[in-house]
Amino acid sequence: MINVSIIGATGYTGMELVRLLAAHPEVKIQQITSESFAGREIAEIYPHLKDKFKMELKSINIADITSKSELVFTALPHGISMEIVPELINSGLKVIDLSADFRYQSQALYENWYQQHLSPELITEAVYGLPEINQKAISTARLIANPGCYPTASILALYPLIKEGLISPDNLIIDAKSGVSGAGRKPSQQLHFCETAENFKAYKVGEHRHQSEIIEKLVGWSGKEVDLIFTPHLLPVKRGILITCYAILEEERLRFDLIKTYQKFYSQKEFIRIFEDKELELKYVTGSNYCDITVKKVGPKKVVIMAAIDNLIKGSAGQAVQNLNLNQGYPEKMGLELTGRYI
Ligand SMILES: NC(=O)C1=CN([C@@H]2O[C@H](COP(=O)(O)OP(=O)(O)OC[C@H]3O[C@@H](n4cnc5c(N)ncnc54)[C@H](OP(=O)(O)O)[C@@H]3O)[C@@H](O)[C@H]2O)C=CC1
Ligand SMILES: CC(=O)N[C@@H](CCC(=O)OP(=O)(O)O)C(=O)O
Repeated sequence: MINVSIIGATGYTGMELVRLLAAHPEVKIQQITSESFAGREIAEIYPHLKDKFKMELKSINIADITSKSELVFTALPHGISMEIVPELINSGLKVIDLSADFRYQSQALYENWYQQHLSPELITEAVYGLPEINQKAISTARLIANPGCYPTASILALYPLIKEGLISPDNLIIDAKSGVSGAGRKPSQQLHFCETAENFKAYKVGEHRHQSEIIEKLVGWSGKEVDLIFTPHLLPVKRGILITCYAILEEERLRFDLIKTYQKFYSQKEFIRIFEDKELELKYVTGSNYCDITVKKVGPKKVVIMAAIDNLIKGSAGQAVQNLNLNQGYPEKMGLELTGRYI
């Protein structure tokens, strides 16, 4: 049994962490925080938790959190996490951070895409929490940097074929679509119902910060020169990410070989499902921790690889629980045996 706290429990990822961890047989939630709603019951803010989980939200008090917890989830905006995480680590706690603050191995790259780093001493120690590829490092880490939602789907889709040398790593296109909850709960004009419903748009074309996260990890793990175009789009749905990647085969291959490569690469992986003969849909994954993947050949040397996840589960809170399980030696699926909702 482990005592945990959740800092930033009122955001969408924090809310999902509360829901998942409240039902986790090896977890006791000790404290949940919010600056805006301190002093109020979480079920007042999120009534779906009524009679399921009762706890008052507290303002962040590191000494109090430290005295009650062994591990803390930080579900805070970028820039805020790195102000808080060092104190937690220095107090002897483990941290799973959902922001981008500790995802990069290169401080310069982080600072190029985000802002000046306030705790660079932790950058090299932090372990990128993508369990299907980095399990060994996750199992002993003090600080786990949970990946971004788009990078989770993109890296899981592309890495096996890059690693096996089957596709050209420097000629990739990722066409990505996300539901609106990917932007968090804080309201803004662009996320207003009338701006998103019955609409569909691309944004930050060629300049989305996740492009650099995807490239850093693919280069770091494969040792190859990776170049790609990443184009995100906003779907008029609440949850889910579906990405379509376009790649060129290094030499002609049967589709069967490509499918087999994925099946072999992910053979022991609980949350990867390879679809052999079906195109993907968000409704197969929303509500679950699965990442669905399929690959199709178009012509002799072109391939289309697709991946789908729920951004709030495999793309954030579920993946964070998966990281907790691996770090604590619990079964990887514990607390995550969720089937998608379909509708
Ligand atoms: N949404 C998604 O699909 C994904 C999000 N992420 C990342 O996870 C993190 C959380 O995202 P999400 O839950 O969507 O964000 P939200 O905007 O929904 O929630 C943010 C949370 O942070 C708290 N917070 C905001 N500012 C401060 C501050 N200055 N000090 C203390 N607490 C603060 C808020 O608390 P309150 O206002 O109550 O005080 C709230 O609980 C972000 O870094 C995000 O990029 C990662 C993958 C996917
Ligand atoms: C729809 C939408 O706005 N999505 C967010 C990505 C959210 C996410 O997973 O990423 P981070 O943890 O890196 O914020 C965006 O494009 O910025």
